[in-house]
Order: sequence, then structure tokens, then C-alpha cells
Amino acid sequence: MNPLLAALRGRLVVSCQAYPGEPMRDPETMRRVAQAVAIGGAAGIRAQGLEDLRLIRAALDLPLIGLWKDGDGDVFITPTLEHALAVAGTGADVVALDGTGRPRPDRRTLAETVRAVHERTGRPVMADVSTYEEGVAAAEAGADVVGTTLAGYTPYSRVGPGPDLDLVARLSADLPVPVIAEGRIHSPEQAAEALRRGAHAVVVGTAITHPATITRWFTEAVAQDARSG
Ligand SMILES: CC(=O)N[C@H](C=O)[C@@H](O)[C@H](O)[C@H](O)COP(=O)(O)O
Repeated sequence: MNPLLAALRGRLVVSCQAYPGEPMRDPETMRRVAQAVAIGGAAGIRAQGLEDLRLIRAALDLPLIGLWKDGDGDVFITPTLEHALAVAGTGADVVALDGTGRPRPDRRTLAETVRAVHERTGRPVMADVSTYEEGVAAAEAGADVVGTTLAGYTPYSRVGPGPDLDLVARLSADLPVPVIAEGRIHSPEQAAEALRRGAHAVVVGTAITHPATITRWFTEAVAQDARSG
């Protein structure tokens, strides 16, 4: 296994992302968020966007999983080889990309994309998938690590309120590559459970780095309580 991926075994990676139009959608702000989660003990950072990645790379030595969300199609996480090469160019250690079987905007297959990233950058590839079958196919396509990132985010994958830990367990048991649990992990207990279910590492984003959503959890609970009281 790639030594950098090996170093993440049993550890927490924190995803530091803000969304278009939000007040925190600012590379300098995300750099500071990444520095803050490093103080809390994050073993790695996952981040989005070329400038965010450059600033975080310059500020922190932690393993950095990079992606570039772009376009308005179904495939939006590092959708093309050009996006993947640009992510690698920021100094990110791992290139995360859409690992589903859906057509990519540049018409390359996942296997072609992974091979080109390996040949041209030497960086490992994290394939973000939504189903068991996609995880198996992504490992066969050469992905170095598979993430459950897109479970519940494709029209054909399971949608539940919480993380798909059954998917994490099945992929972790069957794949020859490490599996990262990612997506809707909202509590320390769920993060620990994902590791117990076999995940190599766990990525948490929203519950740590997205104050608008965290605040909404609280405001809704308070409103609910006020209604029932
Ligand atoms: C589906 C999609 O676009 N996921 C993105 C992938 O990078 C991010 O928006 C998520 O925040 C990240 O996966 C972490 O997940 P959560 O925020 O649920 O802990």
C-alpha cells in the first residue's frame, strides 16, 4: 500500500469545504479551518478547489486528499483527466475523483483516467463511489483507495439519513484496496463504528467544518422542543 495511505490507517481525515455562494467559500478561510482541525488531531485533510489546495498544502504537512468540483453535470467531483492533473499540480498527495460508472465529460473511462494520473503524476487515486458494484469496478480500474463518498448521492444508490455503514463493511471485506468511509458521518460514535466495520480511515466534513448545517441541526431541535413543550 502507498505509505501515505498506510499512515491514515485507523485515523480521521477532515474534509474542509464550503459551497458556492457561502460566506466561508474562500481559500484563505479554508486554510484556517484546515489548520484548526489539525490542532484537533486530524490525520489528514480533504479539500476542494485548486487555490484551497495550494494554500492548505503550503500551510500543513498532513496528507492532503484533493479534488476539484466543477461543472453542472452528474459527474462533478474532479470530472475529467485535466481536472485530476490540475489537482495533482497543487501538491495534493491523493487525487480524489468520481469513481462511479457514469460517463465522464471527457469520455475517458475511469481506468484510462486512473492510469493517466498514475503515469503523469505518480499520485494515488481515491475513487468516490456510491454502490458496492462501483467500488469493485473502481478497484479493478486501478484506484488505490475507494471512498463511499457518493452513497446516496446518485439516483440509484441508497438514501438514508445516516452513513451507509453496511456498504463500508461490504467493500472493506471484499476489496483488495483500502476503503475510506465518507459521507453523512455526523458523530464521533459513527466515525468509530465505521472503523470497527472495517474502514481503513474515516472522512468527516459537514459535522466538523460546516457551521451553517451544524447550526441548523441545533435550531431545528430547539424549534421541535418548543413545539412539543
Ligand atoms: C457528495 C459530495 O459532493 N461530497 C463531497 C465530497 O467531497 C463533500 O461535499 C462532502 O462534504 C464530503 O464528502 C464529506 O461528507 P460529509 O460532509 O457528509 O461528512
